[in-house]
Amino acid sequence: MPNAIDHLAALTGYRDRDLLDVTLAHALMDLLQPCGVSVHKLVGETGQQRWLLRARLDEGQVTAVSDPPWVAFEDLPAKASVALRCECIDTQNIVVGAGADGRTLTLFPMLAEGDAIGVVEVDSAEALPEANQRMVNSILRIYRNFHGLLDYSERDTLTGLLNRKTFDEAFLKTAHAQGAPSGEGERRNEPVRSTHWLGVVDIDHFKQVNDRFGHLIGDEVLLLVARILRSTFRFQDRLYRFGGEEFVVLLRCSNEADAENAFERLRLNMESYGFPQVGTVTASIGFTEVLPGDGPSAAFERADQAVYYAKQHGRNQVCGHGDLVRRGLLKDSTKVGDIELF
Ligand SMILES: Nc1nc2c(ncn2[C@@H]2O[C@H](COP(=O)(O)OP(=O)(O)OP(=O)(O)O)[C@@H](O)[C@H]2O)c(=O)[nH]1
Repeated sequence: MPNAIDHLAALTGYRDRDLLDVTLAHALMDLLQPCGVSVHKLVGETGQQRWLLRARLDEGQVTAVSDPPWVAFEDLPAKASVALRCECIDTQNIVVGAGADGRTLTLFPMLAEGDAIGVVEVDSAEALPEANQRMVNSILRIYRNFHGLLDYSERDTLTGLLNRKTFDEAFLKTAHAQGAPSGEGERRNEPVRSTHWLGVVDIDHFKQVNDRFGHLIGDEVLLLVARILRSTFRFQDRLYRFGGEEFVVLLRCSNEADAENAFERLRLNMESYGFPQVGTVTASIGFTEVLPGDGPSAAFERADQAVYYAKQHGRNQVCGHGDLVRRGLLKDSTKVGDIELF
């Protein structure tokens, strides 16, 4: 069946997760010739999850549609509001239900390491024959294996956050997207220039944690900090562990005050968390705006200078590079167009 093999080759040919979901939708459209295929992923913390549309293709449509990267979390449908998807994901089984205009919806769970992370919905005039259901399940198994390989190469093994290797590419995509309308502007029909912000988060006196409590407890602190990062920021924000006790956040928000508030929220969440055995652990945070044409190393360097300033002035605080420059406390080292790598 060369057609299926071609699709599998296409599916495993990309390292970009967005393209992977779009390719999956195209493959199923071609192989099953249904009225439509859509790929939905669950986003958000357990208990508050919502559905994000990753790719939808309808009959005769060439380009897949998806929710935009800046969609507001609250605007997405809540998990429980889509009963068939909920049943599919909770039972981790194929679910067949009634679609629009007498058509049939067949839902397949997308699994990753034993968890259901999303649902593929096939909208067809007739019920899908069993052979086709088996074929979809086989393709989803390959998708899952490939996803696992991507995770293995792109994620930090201790915390599950993205690793440093993937940062440059994501950063350049982000800097390129500067100026796209933000979600808030879109809702009010008045585009607001969106900005991205890069924050460097460095745990304070982490060496003392290791020295006093041992490396295993040190590792547990790193894991819990990663969890606090995930619960503090939005699902679209990108979270990295750069190694050691240094974390990096790439977030999208409309102005400096909002970025500062987000990082301050992180600082407070850390300060108020009771780390088992260790007690209180704090972090020093530096952040900077991602400028159009910015390079990853230049932006990182600015945020790192702000962290250094925070460390030198008492730790457990958030410092913005722009603010420090305006107040004459740091020299303006803005280097637009720097494309050198770390
Ligand atoms: N447990 C654990 N420790 C790590 C890991 N990676 C780096 N470290 C430790 O992190 C510590 C970093 O120490 P320093 O760079 O001196 O920084 P610090 O003690 O946090 O001091 P300040 O940053 O100045 O507040 C070192 O003791 C490293 O051994 C890891 O994966 N697990």
